[in-house]
Amino acid sequence: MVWMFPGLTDIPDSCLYDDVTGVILAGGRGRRMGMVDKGLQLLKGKPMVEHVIDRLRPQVSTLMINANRNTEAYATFGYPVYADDPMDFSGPLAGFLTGLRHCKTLYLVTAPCDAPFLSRHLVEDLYRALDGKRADLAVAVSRADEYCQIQPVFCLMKASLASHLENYLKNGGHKIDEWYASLNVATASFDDLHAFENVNTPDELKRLQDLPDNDTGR
Ligand SMILES: Nc1nc2c(ncn2[C@@H]2O[C@H](COP(=O)(O)OP(=O)(O)OP(=O)(O)O)[C@@H](O)[C@H]2O)c(=O)[nH]1
Ligand SMILES: [Mg+2]
Repeated sequence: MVWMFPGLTDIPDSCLYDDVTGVILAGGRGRRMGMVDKGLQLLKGKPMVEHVIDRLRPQVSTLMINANRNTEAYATFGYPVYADDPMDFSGPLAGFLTGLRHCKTLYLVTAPCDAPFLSRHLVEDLYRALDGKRADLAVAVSRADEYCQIQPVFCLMKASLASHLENYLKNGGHKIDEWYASLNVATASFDDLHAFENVNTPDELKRLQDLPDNDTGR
C-alpha cells in the first residue's frame, strides 16, 4: 500500500493507492428509470459513468466497468468491461464477484454508475477504516446530523474474499447485508451530502441536472 502525501510531486497524483482496483457497477436493470442503462444517461452533457470514472480514476491503480448491456458503449471509455457470469441480474453482489474475479490487486473498491458525485476521498477513508479495524471489508456510511445511513455499494474489500462471495452466491445468497454480516466489516463515515446521491428515476436525474455546477460535492 503506497501512501501519497500532499506536496510530493515525483509520484503521479493519478494513483493514490497502487493496491486498489476500482469496479464501477453498471450491471443493473434500471427498472425505476424505465429499463434504460443508467450509466449511459447524460448528466450535464456527460454520461453518468464518466462522472464516476473522473472521480474514481485518481483513487485507484486499475479501473474496470461491470456492465451486462451495451458493453461496446461502455468500452469506449477505455477501461475493460466485464459482464456477470451467469448474467442473471441477481443484484450488486454479482457485480462485486465479477470485480473480484478480475482483480489483480490486494483490494477492490466498488462504486455504482448512478452516483455521479462520488467522494474524492472515498478510497482513502474506506482504507483507513478497513486497516484500523483489520477488517475484511469497509463500507461507507453517510451522516447528516444525527441521521446515519449505510451505503452498501460503496465499499473496499480484500480481493481474497472472492471464494467466500462465490460460495455465498452459489448457496443461493444474494443480500448484501446478509453477506456483510458474515464478514469482519468496518464502517467509514462521510458527511458530504452529495457524495451518495444516486439517480434511480427520471425525476432524480432532472433534479441533479438543475443543480448549480458549483454544488455537486467536494
Ligand atoms: N452486476 C450487477 N450489478 C447490479 C445488478 N443489480 C444492480 N446492480 C448495480 O448495483 C447498483 C445499485 O443498484 P440500483 O440503483 O438498484 O440499480 P438498478 O438495479 O439498475 O435499478 P432498479 O432496477 O431501478 O433497482 C447499481 O450500480 C447497479 O448497476 C446486477 O444484477 N448485476
Ligand atoms: Mg441506485
